[in-house]
Amino acid sequence: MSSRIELRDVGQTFLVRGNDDRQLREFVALEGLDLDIAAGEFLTVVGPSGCGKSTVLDLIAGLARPTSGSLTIDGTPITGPGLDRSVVFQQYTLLPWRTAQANVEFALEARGGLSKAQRQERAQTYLELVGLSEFAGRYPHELSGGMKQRVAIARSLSYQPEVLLMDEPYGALDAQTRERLQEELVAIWQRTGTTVVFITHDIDEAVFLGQRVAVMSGRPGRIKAIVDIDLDRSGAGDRDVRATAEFAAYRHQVWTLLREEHVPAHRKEAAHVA
Ligand SMILES: Nc1ncnc2c1ncn2[C@@H]1O[C@H](COP(=O)(O)OP(=O)(O)OP(=O)(O)O)[C@@H](O)[C@H]1O
Repeated sequence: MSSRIELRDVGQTFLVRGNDDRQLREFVALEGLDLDIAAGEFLTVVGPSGCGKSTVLDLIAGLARPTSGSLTIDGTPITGPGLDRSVVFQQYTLLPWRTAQANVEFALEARGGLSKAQRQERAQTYLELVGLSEFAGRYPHELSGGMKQRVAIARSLSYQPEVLLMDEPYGALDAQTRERLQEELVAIWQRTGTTVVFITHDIDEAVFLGQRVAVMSGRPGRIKAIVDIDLDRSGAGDRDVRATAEFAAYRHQVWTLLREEHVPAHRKEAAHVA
């Protein structure tokens, strides 16, 4: 249960207001963007701020339609949101008046097709998967930031989407919680075989999680390079994968690609001429 996603020559243009004349102008956010995501793959996406990462995710989620080009999932055009895809955002989007368990059940109610008992059981299973069985009866305000994000992940996984789309889901968390949740996510992905597309600003996070890291360039946004990551993440809890020489080499490779994006245009041109 996982899906192949293809983006072909995707462009996205927004109408924005100019600073001076307040006239509407076209702003090209994405142009000529090609990307293939294999079924069951874990792909991370990095790029400078504003390069269009969230825009790409919104398009795959079906929350927006591209101005040009095509997006398909298992060969079928993406025309809107669907139960085959689930999105986890940076902000914990939990219902404050429902417990952790009831928040997960709520998503299953919306999905339909399960009895109350089945929904309860499914919610328990996924809360256990993210290590929150003991906190099922707590309300969001009684949970830490990391716990709330784990409930959001449990909720997304509970209706068994083929594709999990994550937009900087750990951006608001402290470093230790973040690393723990990264390890949990890898374990969950290995168990479920879900296709994961994960956006992050953090190079270490991108290298630790991704089988491939897609590096985007900005203005207009497109895929600049794809870095294949071949790290042994087994037993990641006991072994500090992030401290290995291989990890550092991948990190440097991605860092260099991103660094080039921050070089001012006139210096890039000069480098080109030289
Ligand atoms: N609805 C919109 N209307 C106008 N412009 C938009 C809209 N959505 C995004 N943009 C613009 O498109 C560009 C890409 O935005 P997007 O949020 O995809 O970037 P991002 O790479 O996710 O940024 P960040 O890393 O800062 O979160 C930005 O310049 C943004 O201002």
